Amino acid sequence: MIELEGLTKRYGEKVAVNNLTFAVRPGIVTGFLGPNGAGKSTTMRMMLGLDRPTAGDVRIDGQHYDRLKDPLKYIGALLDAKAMHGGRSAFNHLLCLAQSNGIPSSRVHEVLETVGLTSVARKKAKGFSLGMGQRLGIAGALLGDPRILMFDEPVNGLDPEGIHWIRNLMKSLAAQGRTVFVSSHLMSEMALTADHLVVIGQGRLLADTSMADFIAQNSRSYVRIRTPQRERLLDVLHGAGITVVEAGGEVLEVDGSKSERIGELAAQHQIVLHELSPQRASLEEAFMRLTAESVEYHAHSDAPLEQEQREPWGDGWRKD
Ligand SMILES: Nc1ncnc2c1ncn2[C@@H]1O[C@H](COP(=O)(O)OP(=O)(O)OP(=O)(O)O)[C@@H](O)[C@H]1O
Repeated sequence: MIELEGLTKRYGEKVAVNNLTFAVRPGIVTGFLGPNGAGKSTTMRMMLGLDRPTAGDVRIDGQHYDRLKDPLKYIGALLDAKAMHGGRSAFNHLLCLAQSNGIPSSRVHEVLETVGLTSVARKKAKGFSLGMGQRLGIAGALLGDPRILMFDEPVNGLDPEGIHWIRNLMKSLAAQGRTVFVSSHLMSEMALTADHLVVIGQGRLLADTSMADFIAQNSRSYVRIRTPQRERLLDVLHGAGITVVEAGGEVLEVDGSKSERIGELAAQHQIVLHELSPQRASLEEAFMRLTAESVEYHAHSDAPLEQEQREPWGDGWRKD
C-alpha cells in the first residue's frame, strides 16, 4: 500500500503537486493519469524519496522510503529506462543492484528470464533498443520481489508483443496481491490494464475511482439506432415519452441505456431496425472531458498563431 497525505511540491512559484491525498491499494492495478506537466513524475519521485515534499507525507507500507531497509524488497520502480550505466551489461547492471540491496545473485537470472533478456544478458545496455531498455528497467523493478511496483510509462517504446506482455505482467503481479501503480498516456492500453484510476491535473487530484465509474461519470452513455423507418420510430418513441436526439440520416440517439425498451417498442410496432447499440465513451474521451480545463499545453490544428501568441516551446503551442 502507498499512502499520500497532503503531498505537495513547489519549485519556486510553480506548484507541481498540490495537496494530494490518496492510497494505492494492493491486489489491483491502479492507473495514474494526467495531462503533460500534471505532476505524475514528481509524485512518483516523492514516493521513492528522490524528491523531498514541500509539505505532506508519503508512506510505503506505513514507512517513509528512506527508513526502508533494502528498499528494493519493498518497492520496485521503473521511472526512467535510460537511467542506467550504459557501459555495463544487463547482467552486471542487475548484479550491482542486487548486491547493494542484499538480494541473492540467483535472482538476476530469474528476472532476466521473466523479461525475456536472457539471450542478451552479457551485452552492454548502451546498445539496447528503447524496448529492451524498458525490459531491463522492469527487471530491476522486479529484482527484490517487492510487494509494491511502480512503473512510469512502462510501455514506452515497446512493440505490440511487448505491450501485451507488460499488460499481462502487471495484471498477474496484482493478482498475486501486490500493489501495482502505473502511469501511461496510452489510454486504450490503460483501459485494458487498470482496475482503478487516480487522475491529476495541474498537481491536483481530479479523480480517485474505479475504471468503470470513471468512464460512467465522465462521459455520455446513449443508444445509437439506425432505421429506414425513422419517422415512424420517432413517433413511437415520442409517444412513449423517450427523448430522441436526431443525429442525421438514418441515425437517432437516445440518452441513457434504454436499448431493451427501444427494441421492444420497435418490435411491437413492426419497425425495422438496422442497428440498436448501447454506446459508452472510451477512457480517452472521459479523460479528455475531465481534464480539459487542466491541460496546460494545447496543440492547435487550425490557423497558425499570430507571431505575438507564439511561445518559445514551438509553433502551434500555446500555454493557456
Ligand atoms: N526540477 C524541477 N524544477 C522546476 N520545475 C519542475 C521540476 N520538475 C518538474 N517541474 C515542473 O513541475 C510540473 C510537473 O512536472 P512532472 O514532470 O511531474 O509532470 P508529468 O505529469 O510527469 O508530465 P509528463 O506527462 O509530461 O511526463 C511541470 O510544470 C514541470 O515543468
